[in-house]
Amino acid sequence: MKKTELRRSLLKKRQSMSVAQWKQKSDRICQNLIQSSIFARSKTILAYFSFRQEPDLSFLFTDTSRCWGFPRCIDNRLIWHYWMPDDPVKTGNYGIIEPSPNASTINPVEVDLILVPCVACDYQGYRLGYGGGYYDRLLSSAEWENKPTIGIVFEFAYIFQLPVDPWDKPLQGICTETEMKMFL
Ligand SMILES: Nc1nc2c(c(=O)[nH]1)N(C=O)[C@@H](CNc1ccc(C(=O)N[C@@H](CCC(=O)O)C(=O)O)cc1)CN2
Ligand SMILES: Nc1ncnc2c1ncn2[C@@H]1O[C@H](COP(=O)(O)OP(=O)(O)OP(=O)(O)O)[C@@H](O)[C@H]1O
Repeated sequence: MKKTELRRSLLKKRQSMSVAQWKQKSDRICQNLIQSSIFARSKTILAYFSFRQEPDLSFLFTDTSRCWGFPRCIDNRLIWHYWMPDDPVKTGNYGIIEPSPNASTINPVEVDLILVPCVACDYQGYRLGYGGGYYDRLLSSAEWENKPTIGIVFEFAYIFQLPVDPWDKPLQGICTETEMKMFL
């Protein structure tokens, strides 16, 4: 199947989950992350605000002993800002929640870990997103390419093999509601 068809069918499957199932699976993903050694040693973590029933990581953000960063889509790039619960948010492009443009931006050298939202991931760590290429472009730039990345995905969308384009770079690990796996 091509990326477009796969994306459509997996998004449909994700949207068909009940809210109770979505919450339960999201909680399990948060617990699997919390128990991992890579998470334990990460102080500054880039994450995302759940959209279209993506795994909801908001429980993690209540841990204010860490610094959390969230993206704003500007042109075809992602700009990262510090954010903590109770800070203001805005609805940005695509209807996704974003930090305020006034929030401090993050210097890439500070970042220890990137939690990457995925429509699907495969057993080699390749990722399918919404098709905007935002994370592909981010992770191909010099200041980000060596950062540890963990794809966040529900188990039903963790599949054997995705179609791979020349610009796709594998993630270092994936986390689902049933497993946390580092590839390297
Ligand atoms: N929660 C969350 N925030 C995120 C991302 C994400 O995957 N999840 N992104 C990750 O990159 C960026 C937003 N990327 C997006 C890219 C495309 C569409 C979108 O709705 N696209 C249209 C048409 C796309 C096309 O041309 O094929 C659509 O799907 O209808 C949404 C978000 C930044 N913030
Ligand atoms: N490093 C890059 N530099 C410039 N353009 C890129 C780069 N990587 C990907 N793109 C462009 O981004 C587009 C989206 O690619 P793809 O369908 O693989 O997105 P995706 O990984 O599903 O989306 P996203 O990263 O937004 O979640 C492609 O048209 C591709 O040409």
